[in-house]
Amino acid sequence: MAEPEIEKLRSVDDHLNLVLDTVQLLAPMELPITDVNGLTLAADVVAAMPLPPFDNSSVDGYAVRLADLDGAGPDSPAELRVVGDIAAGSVYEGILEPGTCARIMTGAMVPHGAEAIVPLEWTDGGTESVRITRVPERDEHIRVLGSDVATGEVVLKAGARLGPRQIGLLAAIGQVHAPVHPHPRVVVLSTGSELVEPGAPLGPGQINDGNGPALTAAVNALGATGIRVGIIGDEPQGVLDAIEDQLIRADMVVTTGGVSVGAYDVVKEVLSTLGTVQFTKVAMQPGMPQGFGTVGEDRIPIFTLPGNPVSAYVSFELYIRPAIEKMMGRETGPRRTVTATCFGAFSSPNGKRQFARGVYDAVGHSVRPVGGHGSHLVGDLALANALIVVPEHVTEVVDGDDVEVIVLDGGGR
Ligand SMILES: Nc1nc2c(c(=O)[nH]1)N[C@H]1C(S)=C(S)[C@@H](COP(=O)(O)OP(=O)(O)OC[C@H]3O[C@@H](n4cnc5c(N)ncnc54)[C@H](O)[C@@H]3O)O[C@H]1N2
Ligand code: MOO
Repeated sequence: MAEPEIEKLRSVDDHLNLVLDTVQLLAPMELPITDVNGLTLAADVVAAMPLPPFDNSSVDGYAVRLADLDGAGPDSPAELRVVGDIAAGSVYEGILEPGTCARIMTGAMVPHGAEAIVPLEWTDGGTESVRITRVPERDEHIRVLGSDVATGEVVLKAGARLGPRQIGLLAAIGQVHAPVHPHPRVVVLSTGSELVEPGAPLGPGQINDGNGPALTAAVNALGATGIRVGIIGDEPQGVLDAIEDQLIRADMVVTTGGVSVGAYDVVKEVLSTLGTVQFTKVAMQPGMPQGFGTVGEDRIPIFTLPGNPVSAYVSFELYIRPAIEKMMGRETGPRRTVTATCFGAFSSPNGKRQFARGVYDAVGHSVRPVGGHGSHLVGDLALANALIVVPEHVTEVVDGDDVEVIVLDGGGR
């Protein structure tokens, strides 16, 4: 008997390429530095002031002139008159005269005439006069003006990812705003008349909307802004209106459900009329039915994901995550994998790339499959921390095989 013909499906790589060719880097804007965590800098930042902004002490001690300490040592301390007390934030007026010193605190401005700071530990701690038993080098314990950052220096380059350390630097140089590619606003809509808001009573045949909360969390975990609109039914005009209403505030729209071949697959029906959204079968499992294109005058990218929760989540990791990374100006591309030894056996469909759920052990470089193939298995999905990638031509994974694994949750892109 002849082999059944395998339906021609779009490859995972071709689908990702289409997505990445379509989505665009978001236009730069100036945002307050309190709102730029995780964002990408859109232009070089030049320091408008030096750091440190003035010579200051790195220790609690005494500001001294070196000539006064000639020959000082443990058995022959130098004795100096203490003429001032300089706290951080205060200034010593005048010049330090020969034979005198000033008590100085960490971060306080070094007085004119001082050439080094003697740490408290090298002295008897005197307040009227002080005995010093060790001589510092010139400039020792002085943090010199501009020695960290010079005025006019490029301190952060366009393309840098802003995190706590970079935001601290921006604040230190007095920058209130930063030019960044902003957070993509990703609107998440769940279609299906069987869906109920979690917590509300379930009628016969109804289920809780799991996809909306899951995908919104996935968007937020990337540093973009997830906007969960909630459940929209199965009525074509209602679905169309809901999508159009959201375009004003969306940089991307994500829907789940209604894209296979059923009589109520409304997303497919509605968006087919708008023209630019293609509905395809991608050679992957789960996540075969995929819709992608743009909607509205601003050509907002839209992903119409399959309703099955595992399919929707895996689709997010494979396509939406790289798309959001591109919009944010981050490095992007296919998900990276690591090689691991698979403890467990399972089958895989011929001609489709399978993304089996697994528990990855980074120390042992191994992975254990969890759950079965079913795209509804959210209990097992929640236990997983990795996707085991089984190539299209492989139909069996046997115990001890080396497999490629996408590490989820902070495993990098
Ligand atoms: N005759 C065929 N039937 C199906 C095919 C096919 O090729 N021929 N493909 C199957 C595959 S694969 C998938 S994946 C699903 C995709 O279906 P839809 O995207 O049309 O999604 P729905 O039918 O609306 O729902 C599927 C499934 O998921 C549940 N669901 C939907 N939304 C949610 C949500 N927000 N939270 C939790 N669960 C949700 C829904 O109740 C269904 O059980 O089609 C197969 N069928
Ligand atoms: O391709 Mo579907 O996403 O397996 O359930």
